[in-house]
Formats: sequence, structure tokens, C-alpha cells
Amino acid sequence: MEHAGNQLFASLEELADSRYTEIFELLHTGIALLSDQGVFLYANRAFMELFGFAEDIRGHHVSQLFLTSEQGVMEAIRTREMTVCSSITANNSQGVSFRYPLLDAEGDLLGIIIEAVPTNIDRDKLGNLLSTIKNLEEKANYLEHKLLKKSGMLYSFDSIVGESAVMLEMKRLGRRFAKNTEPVLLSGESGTGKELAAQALHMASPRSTGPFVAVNCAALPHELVESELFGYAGGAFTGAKSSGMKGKFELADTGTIFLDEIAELPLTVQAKLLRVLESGEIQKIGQSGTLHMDFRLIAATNRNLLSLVDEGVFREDLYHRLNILELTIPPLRERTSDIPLLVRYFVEATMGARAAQEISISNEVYRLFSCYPWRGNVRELRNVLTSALYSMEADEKVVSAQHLPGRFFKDMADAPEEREAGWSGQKLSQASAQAERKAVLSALASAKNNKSKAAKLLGISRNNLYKKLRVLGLRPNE
Ligand SMILES: Nc1ncnc2c1ncn2[C@@H]1O[C@H](COP(=O)(O)OP(=O)(O)OP(=O)(O)O)[C@@H](O)[C@H]1O
Repeated sequence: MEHAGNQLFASLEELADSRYTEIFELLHTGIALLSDQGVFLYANRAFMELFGFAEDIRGHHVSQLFLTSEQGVMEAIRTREMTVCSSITANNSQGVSFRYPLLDAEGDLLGIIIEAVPTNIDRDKLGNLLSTIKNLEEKANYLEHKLLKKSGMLYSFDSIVGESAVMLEMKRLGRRFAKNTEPVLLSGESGTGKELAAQALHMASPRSTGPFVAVNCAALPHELVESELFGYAGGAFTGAKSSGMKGKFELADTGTIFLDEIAELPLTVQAKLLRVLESGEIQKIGQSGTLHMDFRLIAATNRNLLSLVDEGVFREDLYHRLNILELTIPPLRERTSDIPLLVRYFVEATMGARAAQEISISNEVYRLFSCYPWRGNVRELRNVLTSALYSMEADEKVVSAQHLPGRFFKDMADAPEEREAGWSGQKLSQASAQAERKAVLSALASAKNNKSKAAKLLGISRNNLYKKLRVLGLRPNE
């Protein structure tokens, strides 16, 4: 269907003006051709009768003639996907219309074909039916999402969201490292997606059919770390299970073990880990023999391991054993071009694909996001968005600054500025703009983004505040 037109006609206008439309006159289904802007080029007799049009409708925009269908046509133009909705004309006739976008061989939009069939169902019933279908679709999306999570689907490099140059380079290097057998050290601030990268490394490796076992070293009490990692033999100590317990390394046999926050391992366990890495053998607590295990280690840290080595809390020999292939996940503030993609991804994950299509994000929010420090990285972005989406009213469709949580503005105002000893190299005008920006953001934070209250706190008029927001690149859209 999509490419049907491009063999015969260079444009829909040409088709509309040709004698081929006579075929449409024979049909009982309403057919209309619209330009890529939503203007009627042609409508057959059935279409005219179905919607009760007496006058020629060519040259009219869809929104002039239909009350509810404009959205569907415009959606098909925007998304280039088929849409279906009930159509109500200005004179109250109705039908169900399918809108097919017609693309040329290069994927450019030629226009839209509407196929309309009459319906005897009354307007309210049809509306209910369509909204039931929409709800069911949303439920199906949600369940699919849950199912994927339950079935333990792991991320791949393709499913990690991010197209910025630094992320593309990270993925390229990751795919190469995945083929290797040496340990990988993932470094990056908290919330950058190190666990996702560890899963992707596993999935891109020849061990992808084996287990992926993740251990958060910071979450394990010191006295339990050793038995969790290496397991114990039956009756090894008081309170131990008589059957003994397999450790995480044993569970990861033929697969990958991911040790998150490796810097938190106690020194005694670090020594044991080094032996395991060098020999590939594990020794369970209370067992004299060793077991050979076939695992690949991926470790992650958000701390500077080298300075921990200097402080004497991380073994230098283990550091060198781990730091053969290092993969760094850049902080979000260094890849702000990924923010719109991540935002769309999280809006969909929160609302479901269908409902997410109706939600848009104001330019002001994007501007704020691009200069926010994102100390909690992608995790923080997800949390800020979730909070904004849940604070919107049911009929609101645009996420604007007023929906952002108060702590967002507070963090923005508190963001440390780069300070140098002596003169900062700033002109007086730059320094005072920075100070003003900070004051304005603090006031907005205290006033929960209420502009009138913030203006009062700053001792300026509301108009003046708007002017300042504009000058500082923070102009709200409302
Ligand atoms: N590129 C991304 N695409 C999609 N989701 C992401 C991305 N990066 C991070 N996330 C999401 O952000 C959250 C934090 O990711 P993850 O746990 O992998 O970070 P981390 O670097 O391991 O954090 P920590 O150091 O605190 O353990 C998760 O919910 C994850 O799904």
C-alpha cells in the first residue's frame, strides 16, 4: 500500500487530476486523497455522500470539514503510520476512517489516502468502542513490558538508548570487548547505566546463552560477602545449611558474573578474588578441594580505584588484574544530545506507547534539562520525568516546567560552579549574569515554580521576571 502510488505518479496531485480516479467512483467505500499538508485533492462520490457534502471539497483543509478527524490525519502525516478513527463532519454525519500515508521510494510523504466506511453505531457508542480498543492496547503494551522484565530479558548494546558520539563510541568499544575473555572494568558515575552495559557485554559475548549473575557488593554485609561469592560446604559453620550453598561464581559457570560497586569489597575478599581470577578455581568455605569454574568477570565502580589504591583500601594487584579492558560510561551532562531520546523512552515506559504519543515536552523543559547538572545521571532523569508525569492532570498533554519537582530547581540553583583560585577570567557582566541566574533559580525553587511568588521573593515584577528568564535562556513557554 505504502508504495502503491510511486510507480505511476510523481505526486498525489497528479493521481487526483488523472482519469484513474474514475475507478474510485464505482466503489461504495468512501475514498479521498489529501496532500501531505492535509488538503483535499479528491473525494469520490461515496465519500461525498457518506459525509453529506454537496459542494466540491477540493482545496479545503481537513480541519475545515471534519470536527474530530483532523487529529487522525495529522497523526498519520506526522507518524507516517496508518491511523483509524471515527469521523464526524461539521453536518454531523459519521463514519470510520482509515488514513494511509503514501510514501515514495525514498520514504518521503506523498500524501494521505482516506478510506471511509459508514457506521450505524451512534456517535457515543463508537467513541466508547474506540476508547476501549485504546485501553486494551495500552494494557497489552504494559503487560508485554512486564513480561519482558519477568522473562529476564537483558539489555543489548542496541537497546541501550543513546546516539551521541560518546555513547556510540562506548557501544563500539563494548562490542569489541565482548568477544574477549579478559575481565572488563566499567567505570562511570552512579546512574549512568553501568549495569545495562554489563548486560549488553554479556549478550554480545559468545557466553550469551549462559547465565548472567549480578552481585551488588555494596549491598552485602561484610560477614556474608565471602560465602555469597564463593559458597560454603554443608555444616561449614554454625547456622550453615546442611546441604551447603552454591556461591555466585558457581552459579555463573559458563556465563558472566557482574560485580557492581567492586570498591566496596573487604580487603580479605579482594585477596581471595584475585586468586580466583588468576586460577579460575574457587574454594568454598569449609571445603578443602577447589572447583574449576568457567566464568567471565565484569566489574563496575563509580569511584576512582587508583586513589583507593593510594589510600590502601583497594589492592593494587587486583586493580591491575581488573583494569585490562576499561569501558567508561560518560555522565549524562556530557551527552545532553541523548536527553530527548531518553525522555521519549521513559515517557513510553511510564505511560505506554499509545498514551505517550499524546504527550509532548515543552521547549523550556528541554532547555532546563540541557543545563541541569544531572548528578544522578540517567536514573535521575527517569525519576524527574516520572514525578512530572504523575503530577500532570489527566487532560494535560504538555510536560512544562511547572510539573518538575521542587528539588530539580533546588539542585539547579545549588549546582557547584567551577571555581578557580584568583580571578575566574569572567567579565563582570558574565559574573553578574551567573549570580542572577542562581538567584532566579533559587527563588523559583522556593516558590515551586510559581512565577508570581518567585517574582515577589526576588522583589521584581512578574513581567520583569519573565524578561530575566528569557535573557537567561530559561524563558517559559506559557
Ligand atoms: N542508556 C540508557 N537507556 C535506558 N535506560 C537507562 C540508560 N542508562 C540508564 N538507564 C536506566 O537508569 C537506571 C540506572 O541504570 P544502572 O543501574 O545501569 O546505572 P549504574 O551506573 O549501574 O548505577 P549505580 O552505579 O548507581 O549502580 C536504570 O533504571 C536503567 O534502566
